[in-house]
Amino acid sequence: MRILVFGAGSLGTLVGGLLASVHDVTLVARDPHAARVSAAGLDIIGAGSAHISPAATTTDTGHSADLALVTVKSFDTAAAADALADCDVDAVLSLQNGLTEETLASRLDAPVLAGTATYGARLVEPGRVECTGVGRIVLGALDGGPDPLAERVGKAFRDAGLNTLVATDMPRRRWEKLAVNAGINAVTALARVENGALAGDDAGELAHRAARETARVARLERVSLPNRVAREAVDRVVEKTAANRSSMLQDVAAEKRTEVDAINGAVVDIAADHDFEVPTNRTLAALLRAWERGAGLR
Ligand SMILES: NC(=O)C1=CN([C@@H]2O[C@H](COP(=O)(O)OP(=O)(O)OC[C@H]3O[C@@H](n4cnc5c(N)ncnc54)[C@H](O)[C@@H]3O)[C@@H](O)[C@H]2O)C=CC1
Ligand SMILES: CC(C)(CO)C(=O)C(=O)O
Repeated sequence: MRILVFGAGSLGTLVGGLLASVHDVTLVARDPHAARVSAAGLDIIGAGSAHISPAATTTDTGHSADLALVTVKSFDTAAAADALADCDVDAVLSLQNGLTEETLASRLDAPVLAGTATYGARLVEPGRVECTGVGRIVLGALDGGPDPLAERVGKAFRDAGLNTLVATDMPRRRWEKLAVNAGINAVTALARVENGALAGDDAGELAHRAARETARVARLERVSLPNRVAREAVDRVVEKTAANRSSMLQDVAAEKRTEVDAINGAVVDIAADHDFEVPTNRTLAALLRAWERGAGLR
């Protein structure tokens, strides 16, 4: 399969590098990373190690591929979609956090698959990516149901050794992940604590509240996600990733823009379409956006 990885930073470089063991992969990245991979190849370290030589470029238009894998941060999705519209791709798969697939689908003619990734990735330096955790990629049709395209992409990922599940219930899975991220990411980022600190704490109750609100909005969108399931998902992730610093905490610590707009902000926006109030998500989004403005990031 010819695969274009659009936005090869941490996650895209890891997944793209692993896919390159059997597929024809091009990383669309920024310099100096792209130049380094072109000149000397890519080192994958951490859980599993490999040296691999995918193509790498900073040019984000004019490509042709069977699949475009979108791994830019959520706030770069619209720009990525506009560049992809100038490429000839047969299918698009997002592995981003937050609700980004709708932005891609509204701007692109190619079919857009939904995906989630629990692999951990960190770009250590140009040309070197660390796999900080072997997780799983789950992908499938954006509206759910069986999908031959999703099956083909899933097989291509498994052929490259990636732990991959093709799911027929992506709407529920996306909203459950959104509920987890709406609760854990925002609260840990604002409180500057690891995920495990939420267990049995008032801050954990705040995370539950954000997740329950998200579940309610999912149901308004006709996605079956009971409050109890969202709350239990938060508890499960807090327990399993207790030592993790959430991606949003890492962004705040590094004074980088967060993905709040595609997480808590998306919950607020979609709730508003239903004339429904989500005060916890609204408060969390307002605080994070205020911090971003204060730090000159938006
Ligand atoms: N890093 C991880 O372990 C995981 C990340 N995710 C999600 O994956 C997404 C990506 O996360 P990361 O890889 O950590 O972010 P990142 O910031 O390391 O990578 C995104 C890359 O896209 C590049 N980019 C953006 N627009 C571009 C363009 N037009 N041309 C070329 N390059 C462009 C940026 O320069 C950056 O290097 C996020 O939504 C994140 O939440 C999900 C699971 C795990
Ligand atoms: C699951 C969780 C909360 C793990 O930290 C995550 O997805 C993130 O940090 O973005």
